[in-house]
Amino acid sequence: ACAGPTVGATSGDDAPGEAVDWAQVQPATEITFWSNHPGQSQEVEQDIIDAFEAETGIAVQLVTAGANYDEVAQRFQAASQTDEMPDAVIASDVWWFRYHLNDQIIPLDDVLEHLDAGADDFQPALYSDYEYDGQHWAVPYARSTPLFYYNRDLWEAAGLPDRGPETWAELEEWSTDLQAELPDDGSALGLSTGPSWGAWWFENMIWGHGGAYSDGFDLTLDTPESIAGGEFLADLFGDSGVATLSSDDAMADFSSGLIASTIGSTGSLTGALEAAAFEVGTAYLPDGPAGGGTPTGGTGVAVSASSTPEEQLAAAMFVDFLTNTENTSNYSQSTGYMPVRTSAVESEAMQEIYESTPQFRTAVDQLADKARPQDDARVFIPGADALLNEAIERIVIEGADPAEAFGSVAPRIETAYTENVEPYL
Ligand SMILES: O=P(O)(O)OC[C@H](O)CO
Repeated sequence: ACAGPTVGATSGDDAPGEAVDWAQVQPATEITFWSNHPGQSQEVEQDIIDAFEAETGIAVQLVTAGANYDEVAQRFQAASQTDEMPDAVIASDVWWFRYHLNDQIIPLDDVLEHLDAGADDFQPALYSDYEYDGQHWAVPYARSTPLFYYNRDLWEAAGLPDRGPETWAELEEWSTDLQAELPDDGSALGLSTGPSWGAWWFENMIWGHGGAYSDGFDLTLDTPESIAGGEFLADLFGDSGVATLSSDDAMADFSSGLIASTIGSTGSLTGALEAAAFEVGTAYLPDGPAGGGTPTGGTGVAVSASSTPEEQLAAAMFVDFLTNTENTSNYSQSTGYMPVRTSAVESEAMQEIYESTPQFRTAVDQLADKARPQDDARVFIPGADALLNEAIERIVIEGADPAEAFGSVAPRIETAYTENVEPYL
């Protein structure tokens, strides 16, 4: 979970939507939802939309607003001065708070209460991620933890136990046996980097060495523990020979058998199970010498502040429907993302899935056993995720010294905080 920042008393905003008496509002008959269809979910999103229209008579236009969270966010921000705004929009872990700072979204507590949406049934660790100033600014939708994916057939051929490594050191021990079973250009572990990605999985490694990106909003990239995390990363791709960087998509390299293991979103699970010609194993992320921890991630859905109250009410009805017990279960089964409601995790439908395909359960269990709130610097400082990824790529691709790589991005993250966050807290 990445619970909202705790500094500052109020945002100083009269957030749009707060004063609306929802009982006096009639929902609009047509709204727009901007999505990047996380986990290849366009079809299931459209199915849920069709069911919503059949039940309410409200038409939802599903717009592919980008190929990933960053593209949707850039389009949403660029559209703020136009009349092309959506009514409901994808709001990922590293973007929702910026939407709030920019007054682009409304708090949802009142309208969800008016709708009797049962917000207390959202998994608390997932719903609290969107809380700031005592209000929730999105509902959880396509929510994930990173998983350790491994090729069970290769594992067996290498004589390894059918489980993920408990520690990164154990994976290094296993890598020689794995390498013997792989193609010449293969590797025991393959990873991808990029915005909204590299700085997510690296949280596990920096935490595993006792470090962190930040303590609150104070950057801690220069502590010995954080630098040790960077040095572990450098060694993983360097002298240890364990890992290689996938040029495009590590999940594709995993499915093709080029790499024996990877870190992927649980939202990639259904795709991986369908694509692989081998048995796919899923496990918690390995621990480092100082322990472990997994970030949660993925996206929520927010309601646009620029929409009329009628459109906002219809959008809130839609996000309630999109994330109700039945639909979050359907969405989870179609993608691998976690059900966002406790009632869905406990439902007969999901329990049957967990019994027949236990890989679906790994992220839910990991959430309970190992989740840790994301570092504020990554999720609440605009642009910091991309800068942290830049440092990670310099270490992995250029072989840059970790202390130097972290030091090169830290001042820019501090400036982003001073200019774009601090004045609004
Ligand atoms: O790929 P997802 O949807 O699991 O999201 C991963 C990260 O949270 C994005 O910042």
